[in-house]
Parts: sequence; structure tokens; C-alpha cells
Amino acid sequence: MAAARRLVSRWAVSLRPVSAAAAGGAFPKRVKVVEVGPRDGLQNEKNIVPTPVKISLINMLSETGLQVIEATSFVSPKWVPQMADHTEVMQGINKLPGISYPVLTPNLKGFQAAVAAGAKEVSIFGAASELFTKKNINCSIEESLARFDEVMMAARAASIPVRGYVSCVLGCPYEGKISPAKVAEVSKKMYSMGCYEISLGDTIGIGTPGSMKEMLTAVMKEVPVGALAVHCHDTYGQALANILVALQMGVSVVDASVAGLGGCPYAQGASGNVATEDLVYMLNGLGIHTGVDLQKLVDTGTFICNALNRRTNSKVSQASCRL
Ligand SMILES: CC(C)(COP(=O)([O-])OP(=O)([O-])OC[C@H]1O[C@@H](n2cnc3c(N)ncnc32)[C@H](O)[C@@H]1OP(=O)([O-])[O-])[C@@H](O)C(=O)NCCC(=O)NCCSC(=O)C[C@@](C)(O)CC(=O)[O-]
Repeated sequence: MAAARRLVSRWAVSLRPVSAAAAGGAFPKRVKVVEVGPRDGLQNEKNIVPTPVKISLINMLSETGLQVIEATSFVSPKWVPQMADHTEVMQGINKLPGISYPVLTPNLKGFQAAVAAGAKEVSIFGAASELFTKKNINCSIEESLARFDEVMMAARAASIPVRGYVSCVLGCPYEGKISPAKVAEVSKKMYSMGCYEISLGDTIGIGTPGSMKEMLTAVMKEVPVGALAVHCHDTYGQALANILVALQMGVSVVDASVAGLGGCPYAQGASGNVATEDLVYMLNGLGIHTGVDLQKLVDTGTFICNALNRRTNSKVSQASCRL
């Protein structure tokens, strides 16, 4: 840990941030990092992670400067047993002012349970693939939108902001290639319903900078870029490159998972999200403000990896430990 601490501070000196212009792109000045580790990162863990560990993870993340930490999901415990302690997690964490702790809610039942547990923001999650939607939430895309409508109505009545996910935007584990036009269509529908932000999920991490650009070009015709986020799994090692393209196209919200934990239970073989540490390191290097303390993030990643008895997927953390 001491070595990690020294290294990060040495890098902070040697890798002075360059200006966006010098880096060759019109990057946003600030990026909002949406931490999805406690939900996306843990939902696929085979062994049930003790609730106090989940609570400690979220509390540590709350001290890093992150503004958004997705805490858990109110889905069926029969489908995703790892998230069965959603209420205990929501009620056990220290909710700091200025930080949002959204939770996933697939339907009205989940929304009502989330609100009862104290959630102040929720996310609905759809997909641009029929087969993935069926495997993930057991309905067609059309049926999912009807369920989401019910959540949106209840959320509006309770003044609860809703984020929308669209999965499989660059490929589907069951259907293969997904057309950018389909992604744009589903994104537009979810945005028109009232989602304040649409997070575009490369669920199986199969995209490349080329397919990311093509997909975003289509989606940006239907949804303002200021309402878009990207959510890149790193299965093929393309996540940071894909995020860079999204930033160059004006996207300023990026999802990430501490230590690169995670995967989707309905996308076998998909690896975790881009590691938050690696994302923040890249953004720091570009001189893009996130408000996140990289060292605290590395320490949080070390904590959760020790608790899960696994190696971090963050290259930044791995390098910190080696040197
Ligand atoms: C959506 C359902 C519930 C439909 O599941 P279903 O079986 O079709 O639902 P149902 O309405 O027929 O109800 C069946 C049972 O589930 C219960 N139920 C119904 N709703 C709820 C609820 N909200 N919370 C708790 N229980 C619920 C309901 O009460 C009933 O209980 P029973 O009578 O059998 O005892 C199910 O398919 C499900 O829970 N799926 C979870 C899928 C999931 O969590 N996937 C991972 C997250 S998505 C993701 O990771 C991708 C993302 C977001 O990260 C972006 C990316 O990477 O692309």
C-alpha cells in the first residue's frame, strides 16, 4: 500500500496533464464518473458478499469525491441472489450530501421497494436486443418499455429522477451485431419517457472505437449528447479507447467500476466494466476534471479485492503494486 501511495504521487508529478487541445481533441472540461462497482461489480460474484463489506465499499467510495455511486438493485432475489440484501445496503450506508446513490429497478415492484428503502434516484434498464431483454428481464423490448412507463409515472409522482440504461449497444451475446438504428430507437424511447440520462452499455465489451463512433453518431441524432453516458465493459481491452472516442464526440458522463469488477449474469464471459482507477488516471492525464481522488480510489479497490480474495483488474493499481 505504501508503495502504491508513493507511485501514484510520483506519477502525478511526472505525468502532468496536457490541455485538451494538445491532446488533439475537443474533450469536455469535466467528466462525471458514475461508479457502478457496488452493483454491476458485485452482482456477478458467485459467493454472496457479506452486507457489511458492501456497505464499507460504498462508504469508502463516498470519500473519494465521486458524485454518483450506484448502490444496489431491487431485482428478484431468485434471479440475482447477490443483490437480495438491497434494503440492508441502502439503509446501512452513510449517505453523504452531494452524492447520489441510484439503484436499479426493473419494474414497479422494484421501484416501490427501492423508495421504501430510502432510494432517491433509480435506474431502469432496457436493451437494444430482443433476446438479451428476454434473458435479462424476461420480456420483450416492447413489454419492457410498458413496465418502464409504470416506473416513470410513479417516479414522476414522487419527484425521483430516473436514469435509463440501454444494453447491447455494440453487440449482443445472443444476437451478435446490433444495428446503431435500433440503439437510437430504444434510446430515444427511453429518453422521451423522461429518463434524464441514457447510459449506453457495451455489455459484452465487444465494441471498438469505430463501432462506438458509428453507434454514437446514430444515437446523437435522437438524444442530446448532454443526456448521454457510456458504460464500457472491457472484455476485449477496448474500453478506454472507446471512452476516448465518446469524449471526443462530446459525451461527459462515464460509468466505471472500481478495480474493474463485474459482469452481467446474463452475458456469460463478459468481463467487468472499465476500472474506475484507470478511467480517472486517463482523465487526469487529459487535464479533465473529475473531482475524484485517485489514491483513495486505489485504496478502495485494494479493500474490495482483498475482501473478495481476487486480483484487481485495474492496470493502474497493478502497476502501483509492482513498482
Ligand atoms: C425483472 C424480473 C423481476 C422479472 O422476472 P419475472 O419472473 O418475469 O417476474 P414476474 O413479474 O413474473 O414475478 C416473478 C416473481 O418475481 C417477483 N418479482 C418481480 N419483480 C420483482 C422485483 N423487482 N424485486 C423482487 N421480486 C420481484 C414476483 O413477486 C414473483 O415472486 P414469486 O411470486 O415467484 O415469489 C427478473 O427478470 C429480474 O429480476 N431480472 C434481474 C435482471 C438483472 O438484475 N440483471 C442484471 C442487471 S442489468 C445489467 O447488468 C446491464 C447493465 C445495466 O449493467 C448495463 C450493461 O452492462 O449493458
